[in-house]
Amino acid sequence: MRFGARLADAVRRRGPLCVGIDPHPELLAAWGLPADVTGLDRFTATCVEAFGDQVAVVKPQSAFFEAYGAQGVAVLERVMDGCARRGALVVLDAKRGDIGSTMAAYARAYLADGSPLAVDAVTLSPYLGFGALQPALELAASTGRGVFVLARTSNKEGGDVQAALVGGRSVAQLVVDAAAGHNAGAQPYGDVGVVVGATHTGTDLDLSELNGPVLAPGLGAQGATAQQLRGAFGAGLHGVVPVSARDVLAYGPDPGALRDRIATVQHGLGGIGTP
Ligand SMILES: O=c1ccn([C@@H]2O[C@H](COP(=O)(O)O)[C@@H](O)[C@H]2O)c(=O)[nH]1
Repeated sequence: MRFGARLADAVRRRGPLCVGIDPHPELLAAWGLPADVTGLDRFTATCVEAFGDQVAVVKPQSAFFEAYGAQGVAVLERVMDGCARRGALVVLDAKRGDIGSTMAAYARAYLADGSPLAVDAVTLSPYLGFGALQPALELAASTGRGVFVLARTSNKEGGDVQAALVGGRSVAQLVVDAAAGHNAGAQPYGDVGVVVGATHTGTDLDLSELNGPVLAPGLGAQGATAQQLRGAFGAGLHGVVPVSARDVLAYGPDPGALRDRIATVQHGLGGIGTP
């Protein structure tokens, strides 16, 4: 099954929330773990056990694993495998983007069958041009995987570039429109998603033609609320996957407390994201 269809199915069964697996050094300390690769391994193994079978989507943040070098990347591989075995879709937040020939290598790393880092979907940066992402879009299409392209990020600095107008349309809108071109006609929606921060209430981004999923980070620690999400995405809530990392992870290391927090957040998201 294609990524868009698998995502819609997972959200229908488990709810829309995507939990970010972001092993911040401060969280490791708060969980009583050492700030080394053994702490990273224990922190993330707890995440896998606690909610790999509870949420539709997990989003490991690659940076926190890469910070520990090759051993950290080995932990990332275990986390992704463990979550997939428990039925969660894995979106790796790596924000890759490069000239086409290098993009093809990134695409093989994250989107090729048999790659150690293969995931259900990966985040991509369109800063080198949306067209430069083509090798990833093609490989994702041929292996049933997906991508989320940064459109309007959750941080306030993002507007410097993303809200800039080109021929009357914002850069973010150009990204959304380019993604929409790849999703035309797909049911229930396509495999080329965009990232739009949950923190935005007042953008004039038009997602009505996207026909693809929207990854919406910023819930909780960055201040966005479920109510804000409803306001931001209006009637187009279909396909919206809100992301929360620190707000949930702060409830660890007790697996029961992590699960309870997730259940509470899911409850508050009622109606969001469901086709
Ligand atoms: O626009 C964006 C794109 C990605 N992120 C990432 O999502 C999580 C959010 O973590 P919280 O702890 O819930 O704030 C993190 O990995 C970011 O790098 C984002 O926040 N905004």
